[in-house]
Amino acid sequence: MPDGSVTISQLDLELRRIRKRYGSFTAVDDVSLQVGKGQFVCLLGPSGCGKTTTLRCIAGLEEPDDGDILIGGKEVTGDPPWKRDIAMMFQDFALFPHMTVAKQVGFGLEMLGKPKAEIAKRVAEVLKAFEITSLAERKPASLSGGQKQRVALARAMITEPRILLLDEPIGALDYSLRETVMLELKMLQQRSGISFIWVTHDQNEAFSLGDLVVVMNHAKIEQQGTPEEILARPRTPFVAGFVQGNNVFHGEAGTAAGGVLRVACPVGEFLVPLADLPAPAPGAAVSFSVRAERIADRPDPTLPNRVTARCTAVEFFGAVRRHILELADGEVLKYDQFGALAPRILPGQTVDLGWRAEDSVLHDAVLQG
Ligand SMILES: Nc1ncnc2c1ncn2[C@@H]1O[C@H](COP(=O)(O)OP(=O)(O)OP(=O)(O)O)[C@@H](O)[C@H]1O
Repeated sequence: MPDGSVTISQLDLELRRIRKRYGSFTAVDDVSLQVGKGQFVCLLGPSGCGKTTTLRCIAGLEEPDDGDILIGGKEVTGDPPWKRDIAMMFQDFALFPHMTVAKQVGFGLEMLGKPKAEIAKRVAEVLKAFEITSLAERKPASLSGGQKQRVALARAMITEPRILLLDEPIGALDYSLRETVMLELKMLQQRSGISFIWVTHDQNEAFSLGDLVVVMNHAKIEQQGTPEEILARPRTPFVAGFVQGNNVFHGEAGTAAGGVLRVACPVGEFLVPLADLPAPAPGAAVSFSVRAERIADRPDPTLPNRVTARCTAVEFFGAVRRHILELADGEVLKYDQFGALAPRILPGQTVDLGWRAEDSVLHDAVLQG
């Protein structure tokens, strides 16, 4: 499109106001999502927030009570899984125990009724592409976790679906393997042009892999955006609190002037830019966040946002020293210090900290319902 807008036919997936109930319990509530061609989408959120149920609705393993699902612009809401242009990969890989690797990988093509010779040719190609040719005659019980993962992926991708649905696909792998596997999967996804919808509760996975990250909580989407958008501008206190490294402050809106709001909190008054949000009514409950690395110790006297806090612990993350501090109202504040030469702050010490107005991010009061 010349103006850069996206038409429905350019979308691999569209969810329109999906709702799924189990009895009186709502597992997925009013979820809408648009996935462009070949996008890598991560559904991120705590356990029980509805990620897997959303994925199962897309797969056709659950039927939503309300809403529509479109794949490649075609309505598929009532269709069974095999009529949707999708494949699925589960955390436990769900390999067939008695089938050889070659047989498993060819299974999807067999189900589609493809001729034997064509299946054999494609299986050989895919085994080679996934570097598992030497495993062709082995059965799952004799494979390592990483090998099973490759087999499951090869089996899912051989039919070249429009969308691959992955439920915690690297959750069962050793921690040491995950980074390499993530990189491989990302490259594979980019080469294949297949959209990936990847469910995870691990924000490192979501932020390093996703073109689009969808943060869910209590059956709803709290925020969706690029990793950069979600890191830089969390829209709700939940998203800010869920993403590592944010400090969340709750307070009362004061006056707004020049696009900056005064917020009165138990530990002081702070200046917070309104950015694209309307000014809340004076006295309204509001919240904002500031990232741990945006805070400075021994702050310049001109910094408008200042607190005094007592250090309770120091953690080391490579080049970063994370300080856990206690504010006067008992709330926790995280402050990250970079560089080996920075003056040390020790547990028990009381320090002055501060940050610029523009490093505070106001949350959207409308979304806090
Ligand atoms: N078949 C079912 N019957 C009743 N409740 C269900 C059913 N399937 C899911 N739920 C409930 O729906 C909610 C959402 O479950 P879902 O599996 O989608 O969460 P999730 O975000 O994927 O969690 P996890 O990360 O733990 O897998 C949970 O409270 C779950 O107990």
